[in-house]
Amino acid sequence: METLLKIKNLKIDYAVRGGTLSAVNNVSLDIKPKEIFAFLGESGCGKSTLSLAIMRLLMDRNTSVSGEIEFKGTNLLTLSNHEMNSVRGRQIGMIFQNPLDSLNPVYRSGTQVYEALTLDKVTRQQAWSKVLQLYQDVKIPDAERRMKSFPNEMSGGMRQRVMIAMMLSRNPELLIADEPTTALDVTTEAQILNIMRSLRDQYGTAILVITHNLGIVAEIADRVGVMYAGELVEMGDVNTIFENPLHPYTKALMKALPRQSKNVGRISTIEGTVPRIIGEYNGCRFANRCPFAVDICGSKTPTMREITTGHFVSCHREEIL
Ligand SMILES: Nc1ncnc2c1ncn2[C@@H]1O[C@H](COP(=O)(O)OP(=O)(O)OP(=O)(O)O)[C@@H](O)[C@H]1O
Ligand code: NI
Repeated sequence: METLLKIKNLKIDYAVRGGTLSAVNNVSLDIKPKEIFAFLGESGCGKSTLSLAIMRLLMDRNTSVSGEIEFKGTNLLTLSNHEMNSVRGRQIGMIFQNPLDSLNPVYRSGTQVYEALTLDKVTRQQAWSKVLQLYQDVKIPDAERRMKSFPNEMSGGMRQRVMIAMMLSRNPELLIADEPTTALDVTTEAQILNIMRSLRDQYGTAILVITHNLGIVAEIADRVGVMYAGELVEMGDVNTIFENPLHPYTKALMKALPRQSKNVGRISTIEGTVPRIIGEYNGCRFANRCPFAVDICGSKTPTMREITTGHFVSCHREEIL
């Protein structure tokens, strides 16, 4: 199958006091049309940096980005701001953790979706009936009345549905969802994940979901990339990763298997924290937390290897054995 998004050797550094912080390093991956791909990782491992880079929403001032982010064959990093504006929203949509940040409190929710729709050439009537259709597609009960509600009259889950409807109104081929359910309770979270999956089936939208929650990955993803300290350490089909994790970090994550509760399945079982890598670094970034670390792990950066078809891992043990 063709590739929708192809990331090649992506490297993102932030200028910080004391040097450059390596937030994303040497990340390569492909996302196919209609696929749901999950980035999994602890806080600070570079998930949001990666998604903002795809949308070209990082501040230029203190950020350096190298590598390629190809969307349907075009390197987004080389587009002018004007060209990028037409990709944003129309071809790649994004929803965030807190929909209140993106919704305007002074306009009725339906009006905001309507406004997004009328960016294209449609009549008023077509646009309003499409708003209604979208509200129904994202399963907002009593849609006609809800279109007239203001954002602060809606629950967090309803607001996230409005955001998803707004994104869908532009009919993007890729939806990036950065921690879309973190602010929601478990039941609402399950509903939103269900909606996202059925929208993929109905609209064919590929989804890149960013999460620190293993339960969400199990629930929604086709494939998963495990991030650690800015690097992809393992990638594969969701079943492969859950049944046969190879990287010691992924293995440690799996010890906190997803259950019903929102707190179980979070990454809390590994001692220590994700290191902030300042400047050049040779070695495995996980070495100081790894129970299997040997000498080479502290001095040589491991490379990604394909162990079985589609299952990639970056660990010296896989290179030695
Ligand atoms: N604008 C910035 N300037 C400097 N450092 C930054 C900036 N934004 C993020 N960072 C740092 O880059 C690293 C990656 O941050 P990022 O927000 O991408 O992680 P994340 O995986 O999304 O974390 P979280 O789960 O907390 O959202 C962190 O060490 C963070 O402190
Ligand atoms: Ni984040």
